[in-house]
Amino acid sequence: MSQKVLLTAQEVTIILHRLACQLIEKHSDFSNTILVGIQPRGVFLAERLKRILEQEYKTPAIALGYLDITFFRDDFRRTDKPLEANKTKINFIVENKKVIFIDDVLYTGRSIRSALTAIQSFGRPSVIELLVLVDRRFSRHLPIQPDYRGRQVDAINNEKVKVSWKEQEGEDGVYLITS
Ligand SMILES: O=P(O)(O)OC[C@H]1O[C@H](OP(=O)(O)OP(=O)(O)O)[C@H](O)[C@@H]1O
Ligand SMILES: O=c1cc[nH]c(=O)[nH]1
Repeated sequence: MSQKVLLTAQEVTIILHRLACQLIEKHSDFSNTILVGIQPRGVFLAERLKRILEQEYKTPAIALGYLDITFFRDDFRRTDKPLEANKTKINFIVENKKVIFIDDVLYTGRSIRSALTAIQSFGRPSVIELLVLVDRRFSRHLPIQPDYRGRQVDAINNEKVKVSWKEQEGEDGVYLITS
């Protein structure tokens, strides 16, 4: 197994600030906007963006929720392992709100397809956008594309993009793992 650095911690920081600025351009004071981190790893990114927006760009407080998609996946019956769901925490009405799904990696698009189903239980947003840190190009199984992307990456099937977060792994970084 080998590992190549795709983004250093410093590059991740620069990209997060660029994404935060793109969000401000589109959502201005976020009064009608909700960030939704896709569990588990999109939550780190969503929390980080919220912190940058509020603390560094002085936006008003931004609503943030967590969405677990485990039982909304189309393949959840295909595994013999017991499934472990994460927490869904959406303490607000999404009806007529602008929802931004946030995840670390976009690959086949199946996780986001599941998120689109899962969010329906909380109402009908006026619009749903997608922000990802890494967009694995040419890998989609479904017609799903990001509205905001940190970096596009070309990777082949025996490769995996791994995003590390300092909250979880001790350091930010994006790696290409070849098995
Ligand atoms: O576009 P897709 O093909 O759905 O891939 C993207 C998903 O893959 C990763 O999660 P993964 O399914 O590896 O599991 P994890 O969330 O438990 O890390 C990642 O965090 C995305 O949610
Ligand atoms: O490369 C990939 C593909 C799916 N999910 C990841 O986290 N990385």
